Amino acid sequence: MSEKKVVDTIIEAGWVIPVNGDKEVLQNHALVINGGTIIAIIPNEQVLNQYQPTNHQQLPNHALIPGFINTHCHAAMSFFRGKADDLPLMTWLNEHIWPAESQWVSAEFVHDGTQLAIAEMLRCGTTTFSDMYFFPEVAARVALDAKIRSQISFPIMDFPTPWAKDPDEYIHKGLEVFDQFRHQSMTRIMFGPHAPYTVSDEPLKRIATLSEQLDAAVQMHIHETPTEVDEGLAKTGKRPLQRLHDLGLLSPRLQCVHMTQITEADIQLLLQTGAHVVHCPESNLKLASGFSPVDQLLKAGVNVSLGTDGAASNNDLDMLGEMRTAALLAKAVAEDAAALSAHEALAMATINGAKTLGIDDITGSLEVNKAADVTAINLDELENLPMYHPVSQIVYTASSRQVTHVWVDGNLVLNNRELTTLDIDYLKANTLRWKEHIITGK
Ligand SMILES: CSC[C@H]1O[C@@H](n2cnc3c(O)ncnc32)[C@H](O)[C@@H]1O
Ligand SMILES: [Zn+2]
Repeated sequence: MSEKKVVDTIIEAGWVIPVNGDKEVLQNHALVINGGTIIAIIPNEQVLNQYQPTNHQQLPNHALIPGFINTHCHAAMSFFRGKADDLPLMTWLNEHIWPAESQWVSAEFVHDGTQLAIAEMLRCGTTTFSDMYFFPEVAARVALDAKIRSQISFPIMDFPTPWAKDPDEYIHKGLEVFDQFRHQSMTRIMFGPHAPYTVSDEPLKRIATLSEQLDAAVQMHIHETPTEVDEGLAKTGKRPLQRLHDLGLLSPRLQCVHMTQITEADIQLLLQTGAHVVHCPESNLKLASGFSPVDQLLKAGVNVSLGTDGAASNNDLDMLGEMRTAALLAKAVAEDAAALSAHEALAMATINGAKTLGIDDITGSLEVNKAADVTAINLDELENLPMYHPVSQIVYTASSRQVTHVWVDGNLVLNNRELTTLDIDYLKANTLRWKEHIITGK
């Protein structure tokens, strides 16, 4: 009889949903994890005949899915959650958020706010997040310490903020951060020009050149509202997406966040260049920015992934909720109940996110040789019963409180809803301390 192979972790589950392109759902299967990588996916009844685990989880009422990939947020903005509600984008930014950021944002604010955001994201089953905020070197370090995978875009704007004074300084500091984290496999640093209306042509041309030279991605808010497109047209004679294309920015490295305003010509530009769309339905709804025609984009062949945006415009970082909103909204926008099926919504929150971030060779699906970025969802709650199909339950009925375990790169970061890398009591007390500062102005 052959020896059993000793492995780090075995997770036996009721269902394994690989999200590998063919809508497969494996019943009573186990993931075998060693050195942070999935090395086998086999029936529960066979797994212990072949492998001897150091850690063994039995989750017979749970589904295992790839960890969610939140492809757009502003993590530290969690400290502004609920501070400025029920406002349209430009009023929200100009009169509330940008003044608050110039008063409060610092390395310490970003450190503490990012910790709060990561704690929330891990508790909602997110294993990778893409951030766009000030002091990116601090956010990147916090993410590494919390053992979550991250893509951190350094901001670039024409005007001064607490992090930098002008585009040259933003780019210079950002490139230093890029170098600092170059060898960290769990972190990718990228360019984050804020939006077409806040970054002028010269820095955008430099970003296009540098991103190609460094093979670094670029994330940008684009076509978020009709006003942005109308004003862009009036100022430059071009739609913003066309202007960015003419400046050399459209490529598979570009992640276009929001895209609520889309013409057939825009779709052709996205398809020809391989640029990705990041859909943030709840932020778009809350700021009344518009509706992205995601079903149309997906059917045309554009890669669309999902993001929450910051907690100041959502007001949470919950990818399960975002996925449900995306699925429901897509049906209404397409006037077609078959638009964005449950499987497609789950793909948008996982493998499509990995494609957007250029890490689909590493994560985004549960497959042998990919990283063990895994979320376990308990499907045995009264609210989920009866269950005819686990993917339907996950997308249309599950809540983030049913996320019980999360592994990132094989590390158990949420164990029976307990965070293993962050202290929730400390985070709550610290968040109250920041709220006191922010409301008293001291
Ligand atoms: C360049 S750092 C990020 C910058 O973006 C602001 N922001 C947050 N949400 C949005 C949004 O939906 N559209 C445009 N800008 C947004 C954030 O407050 C920071 O200033
Ligand atoms: Zn945003």
